[in-house]
Amino acid sequence: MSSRHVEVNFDGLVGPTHNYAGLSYGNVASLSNAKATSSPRSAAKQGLAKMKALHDLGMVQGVLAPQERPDTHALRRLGFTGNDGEVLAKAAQQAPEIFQAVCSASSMWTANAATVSPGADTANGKVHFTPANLTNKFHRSLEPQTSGRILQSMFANPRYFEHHTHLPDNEHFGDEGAANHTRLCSSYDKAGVEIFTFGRYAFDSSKPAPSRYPARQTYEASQAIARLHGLSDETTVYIQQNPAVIDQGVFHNDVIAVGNQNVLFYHEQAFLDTEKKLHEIQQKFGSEPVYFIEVKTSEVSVEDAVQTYLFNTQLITLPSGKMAIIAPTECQENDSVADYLAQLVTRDTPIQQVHYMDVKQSMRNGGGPACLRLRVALNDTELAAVNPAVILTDTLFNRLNQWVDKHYRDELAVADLADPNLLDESRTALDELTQILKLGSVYPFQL
Ligand SMILES: NCCC[C@H](NC(=O)CCC(=O)O)C(=O)O
Repeated sequence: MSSRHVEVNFDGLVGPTHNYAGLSYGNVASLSNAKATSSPRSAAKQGLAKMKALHDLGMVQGVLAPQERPDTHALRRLGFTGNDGEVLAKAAQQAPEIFQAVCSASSMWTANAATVSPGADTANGKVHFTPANLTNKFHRSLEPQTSGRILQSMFANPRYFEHHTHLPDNEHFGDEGAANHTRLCSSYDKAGVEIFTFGRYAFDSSKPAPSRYPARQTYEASQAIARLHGLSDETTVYIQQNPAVIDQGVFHNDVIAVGNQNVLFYHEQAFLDTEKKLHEIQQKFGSEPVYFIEVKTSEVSVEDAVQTYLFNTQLITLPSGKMAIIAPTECQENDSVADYLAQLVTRDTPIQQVHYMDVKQSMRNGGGPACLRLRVALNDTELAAVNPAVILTDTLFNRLNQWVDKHYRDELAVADLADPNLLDESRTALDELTQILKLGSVYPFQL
């Protein structure tokens, strides 16, 4: 019997403190929506609806739990004392920026949770996971330990899964996980080409780098991940992001390029040395041709790509073998992007369908459909070893919607973050969630 290989999307469940605090310099949406009122409940439901839509398309869909916020543990490390309520009140009053950062629900963007290399690519045949250290933004640098614990609880069997500690917490090894990592392969069971995209060289300031906005991922971090995962140089490619697009708001490569199997869909301005690098990808991919679908600036400007997240789409292979693009409704609302997608599916490429999803609550913080998911290619045996309680079914979908209705606020303004009840609400919700998803104790308040 031939075994089935699938790519599972593990979507981040939006946490109860989802808000717009304007924390991400270099991320245009985060800054332009700063201090707007959010809806944690609709954010979580939009996310769940996307998961359900992929499940209904016949995909295997997983759920990745959010993190404990506000992070009182981080505040204690920074010298705030007393009981939890006092710690929060003092921080909110004395250091509002730090306080807002420890309230962020940013773990919802699970493309930044980790880098994952499937067993077909690694030297020991195991699926490797390294949580991203996310050093460039304080609010995100609070995520890796808990991300690691949640991933270990979902992928627990050491026979199939290997977990690494996140890279040293330092800008030299700034690592943003799968958002800067693309895997191409002829089919999910075959060894693929792993493409690492980085923004700058940490140890060589003579190399190109953006001048306005930060480059979050370094070359040295990407190389460390490839070493940890036991990847071969023969099937690994490192590409530098074009610094000029980082300076226009492309803070992660998945804002300007997306790949799946034999397709790389990218903007003309995405990379440096594009021609040479595409040649290297094709050569390492092997004899079968890669579909390089390049979008010209004359078709879609970088500005429109950043506003609509045309490339932060999910490119998925349906059970039929055809590919579909899962795009945010912002793409539908922009004429040039909508026209582009309408004609793309009529062309002679594997991409045959577009599905639009409303993830506006996430988009307002700069997170599109692709930011919300972590991809893990698995064979049958590996999939059977995954904690089954995190795989979406109709029952789990309904259960999680009820859970959101019970615990989440409909509206949350930045000023509400200082409400002492929010911590209790959030912990009560997460405690129940760890039971629903059978995660065991993964949160600091449970340890
Ligand atoms: N891959 C998408 C990540 C989006 C994320 N936004 C944020 O953290 C915004 C949070 C805020 O501003 O409240 C980021 O920039 O890392």
